[in-house]
Amino acid sequence: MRVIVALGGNALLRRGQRPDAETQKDNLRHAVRTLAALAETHELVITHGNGPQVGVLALESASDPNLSRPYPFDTLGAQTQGMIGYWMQQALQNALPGRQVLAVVTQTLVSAVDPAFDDPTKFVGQVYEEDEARKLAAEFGWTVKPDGPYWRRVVPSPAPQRVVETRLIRMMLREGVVVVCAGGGGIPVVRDARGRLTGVEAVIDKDLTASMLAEALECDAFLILTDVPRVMRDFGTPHQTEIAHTTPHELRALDFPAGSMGPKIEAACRFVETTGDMAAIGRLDQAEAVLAGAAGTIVTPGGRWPLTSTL
Ligand SMILES: Nc1ncnc2c1ncn2[C@@H]1O[C@H](COP(=O)(O)OP(=O)(O)O)[C@@H](O)[C@H]1O
Ligand SMILES: NC(=O)OP(=O)(O)O
Repeated sequence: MRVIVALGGNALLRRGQRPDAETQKDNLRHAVRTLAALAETHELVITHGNGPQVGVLALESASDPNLSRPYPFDTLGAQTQGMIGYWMQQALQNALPGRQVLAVVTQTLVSAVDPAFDDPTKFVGQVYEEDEARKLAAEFGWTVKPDGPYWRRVVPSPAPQRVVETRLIRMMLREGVVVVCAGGGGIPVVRDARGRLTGVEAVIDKDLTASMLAEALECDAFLILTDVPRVMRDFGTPHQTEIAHTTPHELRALDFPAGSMGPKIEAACRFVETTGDMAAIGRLDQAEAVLAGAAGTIVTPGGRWPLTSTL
């Protein structure tokens, strides 16, 4: 099977940890054990988030007295792809001796007139108390919004339309390469009337890009791996219940928070609705069981998995 994995932020940085390089590399060394096991038997594409990391780089850039203006978010997104991609490539190579692993810098097309540019929603960087967030917003010209009990910087998050390098990723997969790509949802770019690409100030949602890429690459399964074992009904209430097997229709009838589970549900539903294949949301350390339908929330057109005996 061809499998695409969207790796959640917790694989890199757990709540409360400082974003030091060694901490994230150490977390990844554990995370790639499960991914390496998937790569033993499947073609594997890995995407990852960059919200905390792009926030660190943006803050550094905004505070650098040598710069006349901070680096824009397309450039910061590229930096995170290089940095996280390098960590993942090395950790995977060490876990998969004999296999070719490649992390690539990739761009994601968005629309220049996407309404998201006028309504920033993507949380980046660390959380702050409200007073401090408002002070930083005034100092650096940020937009800040509440994220649970805290406040955080937000930037525009336009809808992904296509990964520019899709054909090259497909070529690498055919050669047996484990590909890390579309990190942070991809570097946001627009194409002008003459076909030229230019970066724009945004951070794309990695789960939505992964969903679109999964379809473009004709993946058989789309795994969204995070820190909860399953999607829950009535999450956070005393009567929350786990959803094991479901359909896009059932999920779309429920409400999920925009800043966390919402984009994952939308990404999973879109892939299943468009392709008729399987998407799943579950814990990173249960990835193999999730793919087998024994763990996680499995989303299929008919709510069953495996679908056929050809798997
Ligand atoms: N209905 C729900 N079921 C399960 N988890 C949920 C639900 N609603 C919100 N969440 C939250 O979503 C989080 C996962 O989203 P997020 O933190 O954005 O993941 P990641 O950074 O791994 O991509 C979980 O840790 C959980 O707190
Ligand atoms: N770009 C992105 O979706 O990153 P996070 O998953 O870290 O928010």
